[in-house]
Parts: sequence; structure tokens; C-alpha cells
Amino acid sequence: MTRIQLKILDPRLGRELPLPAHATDGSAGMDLRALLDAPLDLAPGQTTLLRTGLAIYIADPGLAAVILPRSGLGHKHGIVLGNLVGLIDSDYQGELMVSCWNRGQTAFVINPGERIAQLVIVPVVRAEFELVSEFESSQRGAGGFGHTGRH
Ligand SMILES: O=c1ccn([C@H]2C[C@H](O)[C@@H](COP(=O)(O)OP(=O)(O)OP(=O)(O)O)O2)c(=O)[nH]1
Ligand SMILES: [Mg+2]
Repeated sequence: MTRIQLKILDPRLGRELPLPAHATDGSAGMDLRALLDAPLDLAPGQTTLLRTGLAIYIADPGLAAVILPRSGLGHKHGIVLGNLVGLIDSDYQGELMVSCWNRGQTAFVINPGERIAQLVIVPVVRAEFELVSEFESSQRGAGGFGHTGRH
């Protein structure tokens, strides 16, 4: 198991609210909670930046974290992320923040401590570009954006 440093910024975490963890042996994500002081009514079309009450320091440049929507909230209630996906750099040490967007047609109440998104740790390949004037030819070449047809 990879170990990543975590700092608690809100004393409710680790006491009345569990720290993020994999819910089952096979879960890729760890749910993040909205560390609100009171319920928040998110109107249709509205976006809000939510505190998670914690900071992580991944430290290893070969890793990153992504914040993804929870599928139930996204599909049933239209609660997704204002930035679609959040990318957490390995050198970021600030509080993890979740941009929460109500893309639905009805208001949604976010309660304090509610699980609003999930964090996934991913490997990162670091690269630098090598300038060339011609590529060795490939099967696809420059074809893209539907080039191979619909089916
Ligand atoms: O959903 C998110 C996305 C980002 N971050 C933090 C961690 C990340 O390492 C940092 C910068 O994110 P990003 O590079 O995506 O944002 P930017 O707009 O390019 O800001 P910067 O100029 O600080 O890189 O903000 C979050 O807490 N939540
Ligand atoms: Mg950036």
C-alpha cells in the first residue's frame, strides 16, 4: 500500500467524520466530504467551492491524484464538478477543494459531512518533448475525430 501524508485541517475529520479511505478492497476511489458548517442549497446552474478539511502531500512526482464525481450524485442529481475533473499535483500542500456544480434542473442540498466527490491516486509519466520535423509513419497518421467511422 502506498503511503501518502495527510493533514487534518478540520477537527471533525477523524472524529465524527471518517477520513477518506477505500470503502472496499477493490475500490479505486476514496470519498471526499463537504466540510460545511451548515446545509448548502445549490441552485440549478450554480457552482460552489467546497472545503474537504484536509490536505495531502503526495510528494512523489510519479504520482498525482484526481478528483472525480460520484456517479450516483452525478447521474441522479446532476451534482458534478465545476472543473469536470480536479487534478492534484504531487507538490500541492494546500487544502483539497472540490468545485461542485449543479448541472441539473432542481436545487440540491449538500449537508455537512456529505460525500460529494472521490479521490483517485494515479501514476504519472513525466516526459519532455523532443523536437522533430517528420514522424515515422503510423497506421493512423493524422486521422482523428471520427476518422474510423461511427461503428
Ligand atoms: O479540484 C481541484 C483542482 C485543483 N486543486 C488544487 C490542487 C492542484 O495541485 C492545484 C492547482 O490545480 P490546477 O493546476 O488544475 O489549477 P490551475 O488553475 O492551473 O492553478 P495553478 O496556476 O495554481 O496551477 O489546485 C484542488 O484542490 N481541487
Ligand atoms: Mg496549473
